Amino acid sequence: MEAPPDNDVLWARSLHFTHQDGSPALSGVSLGVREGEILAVSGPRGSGKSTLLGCLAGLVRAQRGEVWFNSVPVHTMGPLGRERLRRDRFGWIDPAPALVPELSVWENAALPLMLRGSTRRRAKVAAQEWLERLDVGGTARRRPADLTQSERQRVCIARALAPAPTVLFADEPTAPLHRADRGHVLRTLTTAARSHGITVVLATHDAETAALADRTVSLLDGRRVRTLHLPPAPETEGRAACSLSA
Ligand SMILES: Nc1ncnc2c1ncn2[C@@H]1O[C@H](COP(=O)(O)OP(=O)(O)OP(=O)(O)O)[C@@H](O)[C@H]1O
Repeated sequence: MEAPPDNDVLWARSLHFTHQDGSPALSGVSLGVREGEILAVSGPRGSGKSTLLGCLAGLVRAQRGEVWFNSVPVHTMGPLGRERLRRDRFGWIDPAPALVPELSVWENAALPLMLRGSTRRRAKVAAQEWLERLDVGGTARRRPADLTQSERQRVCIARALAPAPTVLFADEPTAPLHRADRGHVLRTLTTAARSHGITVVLATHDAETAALADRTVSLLDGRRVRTLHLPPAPETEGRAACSLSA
């Protein structure tokens, strides 16, 4: 087994992933992520970005290929080992905000810290700081149901950053935000990552978002490509859209 380069915090070799229904998602993807780097994984919808992040984060296991985190093989770990790795070293932001409805906003944001062993008091202070950085400090005592979708996503971003994970996986993190808010929230995320030495793997289909990263890896149909050249949408699609909006 070939060992990964020393300065790569994450390293994947020849990942192949097929969904249970037989849909191919990754066909031989290899990549390295350097420590402290912000890496964008770009590509159109369905190109395999979420699946790749899931494999790198140990959420799902590729049928073939290797994933290494800090020179430790993730692909040979059992479910408990991968769970511990995600809890202690990784952060995750989904494209849609998922919060515990019965907990207040600050309790939601403090949860990963408490799971890592922080006291409730320390976790509350850290959570509040991050909520303020994301402009939702004033919502700390409210329940997620009382927030807008955009505020809920900011809480999810604060929750992911608060424990200063070694690697933060962000899957279309600004998808639920209003366009005007996206740039500000993304800059807060990338600035926080840089100042805390957090490595970020950011899935996006948006060129403006990818431009904030240090480097971009492009996917198309589950494969890495150098440049994305998308074929024009078939004419029938345009006609269908026109007739729908008529
Ligand atoms: N749970 C699933 N079961 C079956 N096929 C799936 C499943 N999830 C994704 N796929 C398929 O796997 C391929 C890769 O999907 P994936 O979600 O990784 O791409 P993506 O680039 O993240 O797209 P999106 O931006 O729409 O999330 C697509 O063809 C998709 O339809």
